[in-house]
Amino acid sequence: MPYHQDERVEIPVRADITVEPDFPGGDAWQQVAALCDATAAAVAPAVARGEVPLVFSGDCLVGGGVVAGTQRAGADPAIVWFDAHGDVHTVETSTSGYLGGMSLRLVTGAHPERYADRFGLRPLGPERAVLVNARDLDPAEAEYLATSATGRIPVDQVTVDALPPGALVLHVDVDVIDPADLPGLKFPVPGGPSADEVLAACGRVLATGRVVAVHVSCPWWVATDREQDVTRERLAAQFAAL
Ligand SMILES: NC(=[NH2+])NCCC[C@H](N)C(=O)O
Repeated sequence: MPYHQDERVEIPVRADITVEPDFPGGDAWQQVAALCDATAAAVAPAVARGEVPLVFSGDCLVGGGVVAGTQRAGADPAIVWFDAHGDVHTVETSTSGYLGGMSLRLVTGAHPERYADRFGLRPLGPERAVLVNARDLDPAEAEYLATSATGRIPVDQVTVDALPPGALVLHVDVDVIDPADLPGLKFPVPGGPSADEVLAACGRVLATGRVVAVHVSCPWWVATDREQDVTRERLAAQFAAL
């Protein structure tokens, strides 16, 4: 899913399936819905076969498409959301207008007419989402999370007891990783865990045996040197090897 919304992003993986939807035109929400619908269509058959698809994309908004795909295959997952950001804005609270900053909130039911309803996502209750290592919250996000049922934990507290029961979708925005370990991110936030710490925590989520799909969102700029490409290739391979 080599897209940051409708903009192409290079992700150095050899994919079994590359989702290349025809973008319908219209506003950004319509492009996102087309991308999510195509994602769900690619994910559902794999989940139905009992596989655990690993989806790479350029944007967190694809997360809802991955969840919808597992639902189309009969799963009823909760979501574990690794991200340096909260992604819990609404259209009303976003100060940037960046739709990706609303991704998790959309998965838990915000603006269904713009997002979930358009590709058949059944939104999750906010208590079915856990946010891991979100450390750059805008004021409205902090306010929402203070009273929301969505949980928040640091990477080192990702243990089976901290996770929701039942099936899980594992969502990782790679910007949860400290930018020193992953240069070239669109929204870098210092003070994060190392790539190894994030991979280890993801390993613990997968070790529950309850993960039905994995989404790795890669909102990064075009690599500016060979070293960045190598770092990205290695990270993608490490996710594939989990
Ligand atoms: N998943 C991300 N990269 N999110 C970045 C969000 C940045 C900021 N909170 C915003 O809404 O504009």
